[in-house]
Amino acid sequence: MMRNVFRQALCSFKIQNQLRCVNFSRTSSTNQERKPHEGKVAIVTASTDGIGFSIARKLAQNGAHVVLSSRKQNNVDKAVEILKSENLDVSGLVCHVGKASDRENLIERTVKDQGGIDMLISNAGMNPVYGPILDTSETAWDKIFEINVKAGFMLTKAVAPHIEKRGGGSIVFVTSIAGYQALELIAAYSVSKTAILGLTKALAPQCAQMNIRVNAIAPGIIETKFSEG
Ligand SMILES: NC(=O)c1ccc[n+]([C@@H]2O[C@H](COP(=O)([O-])OP(=O)(O)OC[C@H]3O[C@@H](n4cnc5c(N)ncnc54)[C@H](O)[C@@H]3O)[C@@H](O)[C@H]2O)c1
Repeated sequence: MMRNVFRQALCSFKIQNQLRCVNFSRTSSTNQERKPHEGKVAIVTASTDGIGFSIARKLAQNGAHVVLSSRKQNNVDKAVEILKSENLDVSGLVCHVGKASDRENLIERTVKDQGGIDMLISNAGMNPVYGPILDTSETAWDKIFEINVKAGFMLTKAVAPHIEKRGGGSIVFVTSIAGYQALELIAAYSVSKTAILGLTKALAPQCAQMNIRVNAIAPGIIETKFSEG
C-alpha cells in the first residue's frame, strides 16, 4: 500500500531534493589508508532492518563503531550477528525511540561502553494510517509526531553535549520526499517529514556553535518492509 502511494506520487510529481545529502560512500583506495570514520562512534536508530541497517553497515565499513538499535532484542541480536560476521565493529542496544528511558539508556550506555559519541543517525519513522488527512484520528496523529519528530529532537538534545565533548560531529535525520510534497493518502506522515526539514534547519545554527553539523536525507521509494506497508 505504502509503496503504491509512493510510486503514484513519483509518477505525478517531479520533486527536487533541496537538502544536501550526506555521502556515506567514500572508500579507501588502499588497505593502509585510514578509513574516513575510523575512531568514531555512531548511533543509528531503527537500524536492524531497511535503510537504517544499510546506513549502519556503511558507517561500520568506513571504520566507525556503530551502535545498532531497534525495539526488539532478537532483532538487535540478529543484525549485530550479521554485521559482526562481516568483521565490522558493531554493538547493539534495544531502543524504542518513543520511550524516554530507552533513549536515555541508548546514549548513556554508548558513552560508558564506547567512550563517547560522534554521530547520531535519527532514522526511526512510522506510519499507522492510510486515507484522507481529515480522517486521521488524534491518537494516530500524536503517535506519528511522537515517533517521527519528537523522538529525534529528544535524542538530539541528549546527544549534542556528548558530541560536543568529542570536539564536534554530525547528526543526520531521515526525512522523505513526502516531506517536500505531501502524499494524499499518507498526509499526516508527510507533514511529520516536513517538520523534520524544519527541525533540521532550526537545529543547525545552535549546533554549528558546538561544531556539530545537522543534515537530513530525503529518500524516494526504497524497497523495505516499511514501504510495503
Ligand atoms: N522505504 C522508503 O521508501 C522510505 C522513503 C522515505 C523515507 N523513509 C524513511 O526511512 C526510515 C526507515 O524506513 P525503512 O523503510 O528502512 O523501514 P523498515 O521498516 O525497513 O525498518 C524500520 C526499522 O525501524 C524499526 N523501528 C520501527 N519503529 C521503531 C521505534 N519506535 N523505535 C525504534 N525502532 C523502530 C524497526 O524495528 C526496523 O528495524 C523511516 O524514517 C522512513 O520514514 C523510507
